[in-house]
Amino acid sequence: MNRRLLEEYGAHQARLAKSISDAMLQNLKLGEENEGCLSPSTGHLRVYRYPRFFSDNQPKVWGLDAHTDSSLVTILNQDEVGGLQIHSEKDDAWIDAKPIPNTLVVHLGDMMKAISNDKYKSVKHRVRLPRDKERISIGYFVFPGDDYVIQSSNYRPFTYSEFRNQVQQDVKTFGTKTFILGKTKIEMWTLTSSDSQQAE
Ligand SMILES: O=C(O)CCC(=O)C(=O)O
Ligand SMILES: [Fe+2]
Repeated sequence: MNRRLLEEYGAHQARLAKSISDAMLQNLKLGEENEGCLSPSTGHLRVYRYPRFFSDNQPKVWGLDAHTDSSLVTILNQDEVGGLQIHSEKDDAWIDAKPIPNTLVVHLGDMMKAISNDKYKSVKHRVRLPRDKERISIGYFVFPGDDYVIQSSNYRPFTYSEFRNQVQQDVKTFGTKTFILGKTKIEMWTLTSSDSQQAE
């Protein structure tokens, strides 16, 4: 893939991600207090190639396990092969995000969920490869700066780097990210009465 093209593409995605996140936070009237929560220098592109898979006894193969993105916003460009699925909590079902030509998919990440006081969700998604087809996708991910303190009425103040370390530890211990997704570690991050007393 051409590096210069990717850089140009990344610059467009950066502008788009900033507009989307500003608009979403302003919509909740959270714009001003979260000015600067998106750190452009954290933005990066990831190009995925899911190779073709041949197996007679396995009609489908997992491309990427179910997860939420840790980002503030992710902008995804998938090719026409498809395979991205979004989890519907309401029905506990996986819904195909069918590729639409010239259309990008926007995932809100865990940081947007926390900053928006859980008004916006970081929705679980996964990739399930269609048989015998190679798939390419390009994701743009952007985060708060490492030292930006995320203030939320539902969680105690934390920085993205704290969150990232916690996730790494959780993955080692539990094999999965438990913050926000699961119940196990939620107490660590939700406001406790002693936290709120300290804050006063
Ligand atoms: O390849 C895709 O469509 C999804 C990639 C993804 O979910 C991720 O990198 O977080
Ligand atoms: Fe993802």
